[in-house]
Amino acid sequence: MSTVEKIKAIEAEMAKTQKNKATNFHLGQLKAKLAKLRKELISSASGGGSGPGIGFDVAKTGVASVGYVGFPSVGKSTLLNKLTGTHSEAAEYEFTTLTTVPGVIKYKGAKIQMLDLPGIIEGANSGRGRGKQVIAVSRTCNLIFIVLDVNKPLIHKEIIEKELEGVGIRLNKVPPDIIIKKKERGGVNITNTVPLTRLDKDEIRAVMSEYRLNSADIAFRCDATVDDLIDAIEIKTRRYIPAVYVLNKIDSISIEELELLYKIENCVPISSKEGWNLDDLLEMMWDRLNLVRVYTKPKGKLPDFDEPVVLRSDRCSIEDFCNQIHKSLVADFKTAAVYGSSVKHQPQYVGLSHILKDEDVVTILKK
Ligand SMILES: Nc1nc2c(ncn2[C@@H]2O[C@H](COP(=O)(O)OP(=O)(O)OP(=O)(O)O)[C@@H](O)[C@H]2O)c(=O)[nH]1
Ligand SMILES: [K+]
Ligand SMILES: [Mg+2]
Repeated sequence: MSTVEKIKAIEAEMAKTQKNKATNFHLGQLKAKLAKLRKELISSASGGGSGPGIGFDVAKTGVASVGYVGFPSVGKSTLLNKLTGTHSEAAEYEFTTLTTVPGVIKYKGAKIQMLDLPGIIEGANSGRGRGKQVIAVSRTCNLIFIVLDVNKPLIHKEIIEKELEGVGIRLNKVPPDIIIKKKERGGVNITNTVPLTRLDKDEIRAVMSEYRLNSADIAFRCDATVDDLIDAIEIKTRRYIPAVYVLNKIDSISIEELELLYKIENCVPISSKEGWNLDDLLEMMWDRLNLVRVYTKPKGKLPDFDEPVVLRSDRCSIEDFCNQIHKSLVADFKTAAVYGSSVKHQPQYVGLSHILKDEDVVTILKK
């Protein structure tokens, strides 16, 4: 049986098994088996873990990347063309785009790479169309635009979500607060700081034994589900990525229909063709990317507010800032004077490990 067939078989078994006290262990085991099979799919999608594959893998530029994912002909390429001025073929027939087409946008001083991708369809993550490669690229992005055509059924949103989730992408979520410590012996020891209302001990034991974690301390600090537990075990293969739902082609619907659409969380209705509401989309993109702009202030001069050094929020220490400016700066570093919301005193003198906040002003003093 192929991996895809094995997944199908387990899904079928899960569908026909009723969840109750007697079946919890069995269902937990099936979920863990499924997660392991999906992991095999991810590694085969990226050609053994080396990347998305020829033609799909583009050099990263800029401080962050945004991948466009959606069904064929929802208007992804039209949007890339509008936002970045790059040319990506757009046409009314499906699968116009056949590979990754990169573009760059400069927004609030930050260079952001945008990746137009081929359309995907249901079954993409198990190899339909170019789905595997598309999904492998989207795993490497800092933000995903899930582009939807407002004239198409809303079920398309769920299909795309399921395809992405199936390969370990977690959209608009934070990693579950579960701490697992492996031990040499002593069995599985479970503690929890909040009541566990969605998970029972049998499910935990089934998952742990499926992963051969026979001796471990597990501390639950959130009301986790069995899926959260599996995510915590598989944390290395999971990607927590923010997503914005781009509802395109609003030029073709009525105001009343448009009002209903606004109820979708994390959405921005736009028209790529007419260029409507693109400002809102970029504002949402900026918010979700969570970038940190740092202004440099040469000693005794005014800060340079035109060209910020832009850092990602997971890498925004003084050391990261120095490395962005020049490789040798860290070696010559004595101290940094910081003004802004990351410090109490204005200025405050800090070392390399200090974490900066958006719009801080920094003067580096050398030895
Ligand atoms: N009415 C309307 N049509 C649009 C809009 N954006 C794109 N289109 C049309 O939709 C069709 C598909 O556009 P593309 O940009 O090629 O769509 P795509 O998602 O890149 O398609 P694939 O590359 O085939 O997956 C074209 O005929 C576009 O002119 C829009 O905002 N409004
Ligand atoms: K198209
Ligand atoms: Mg296209």
